Amino acid sequence: MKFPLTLPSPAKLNLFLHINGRLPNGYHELQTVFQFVDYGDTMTFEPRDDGEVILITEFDGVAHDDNLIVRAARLLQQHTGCQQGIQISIDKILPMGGGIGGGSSNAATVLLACNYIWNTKLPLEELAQLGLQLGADVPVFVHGKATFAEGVGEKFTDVDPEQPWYLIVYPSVHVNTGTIFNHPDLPRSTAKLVSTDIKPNELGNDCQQLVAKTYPQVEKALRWLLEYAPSKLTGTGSCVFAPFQTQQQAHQALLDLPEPMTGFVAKGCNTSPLHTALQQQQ
Ligand SMILES: C[C@@](CO)(OP(=O)(O)O)[C@H](O)COP(=O)(O)OP(=O)(O)OC[C@H]1O[C@@H](n2ccc(N)nc2=O)[C@H](O)[C@@H]1O
Ligand SMILES: Nc1ncnc2c1ncn2[C@@H]1O[C@H](COP(=O)(O)OP(=O)(O)O)[C@@H](O)[C@H]1O
Repeated sequence: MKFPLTLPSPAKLNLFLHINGRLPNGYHELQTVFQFVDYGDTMTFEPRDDGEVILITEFDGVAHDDNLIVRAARLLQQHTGCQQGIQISIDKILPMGGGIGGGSSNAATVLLACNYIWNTKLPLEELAQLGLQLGADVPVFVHGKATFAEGVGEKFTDVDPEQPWYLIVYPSVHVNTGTIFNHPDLPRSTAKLVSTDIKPNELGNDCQQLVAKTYPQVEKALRWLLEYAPSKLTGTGSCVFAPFQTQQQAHQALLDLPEPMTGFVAKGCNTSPLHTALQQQQ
């Protein structure tokens, strides 16, 4: 093994998102298709002999010990009794609170990287189960395959949707997932799909209307993107995305993007770039 080990921490999209009900613990039952994109943060890892978990990169507004990166490494240490430590740095390019799962992806990259470096040998399913303690989206990033997810997002049936080029727009506003899920106006009773043989393009995001109403910046981004291609909110937002036939068409639209919105072009991937990179290591 060569150090530092560098691995990607990709973003995800929810190609559609239905809310089917609310559980007694307040969490929501969802149906969604997750797909990865070939764009995200880059993380580097070096083992430490002293058992310490150290994140060198500073985050605005997230204390070191609260960072999902640090929490994920400590959780794996506790779960396995591993005495080794890790030093981590990150080139953070994914916007926080954008519905593209940056924090959850970082946590999953840490779980897989540390499991490999420390040789703790937990199977993916056990790592995914462990990751659920950190956030509802962590298991899908550990799982690493495009999937139809149910429950609170942890029951998976893998699917193979088209892998187009996307333009993903960040409306420069942070949406708090909890605020949207606790809002009285959120629709919560979409009928459950009984088959996974679906066309995600034809299905919507149940959070979209409420998020667009609550955050005018999101509404503006959706209106702008709709001029180019069918557009949708991912997760609880704030990012919106649209598929394009070619990379060039997506780039062309990005050139017209009005400030303060920012955006990026990325390709849909049915295998996470993290898993592809780890396979090349092993
Ligand atoms: C709905 C999704 C779809 O991808 O939205 P995004 O966060 O990606 O936008 C996710 O599953 C979100 O996952 P994640 O962002 O990890 O959420 P968590 O930290 O676990 O939960 C934040 C809060 O959202 C609410 N929550 C979350 C997930 C869920 N299935 N039902 C909920 O009601 C709860 O109030 C919870 O306290
Ligand atoms: N490593 C991390 N990267 C991003 N956010 C983090 C991280 N650790 C903790 N957080 C917290 O998690 C929140 C949600 O982040 P993120 O996963 O990027 O958004 P979303 O779930 O909307 O895609 C952030 O606002 C931040 O407070």
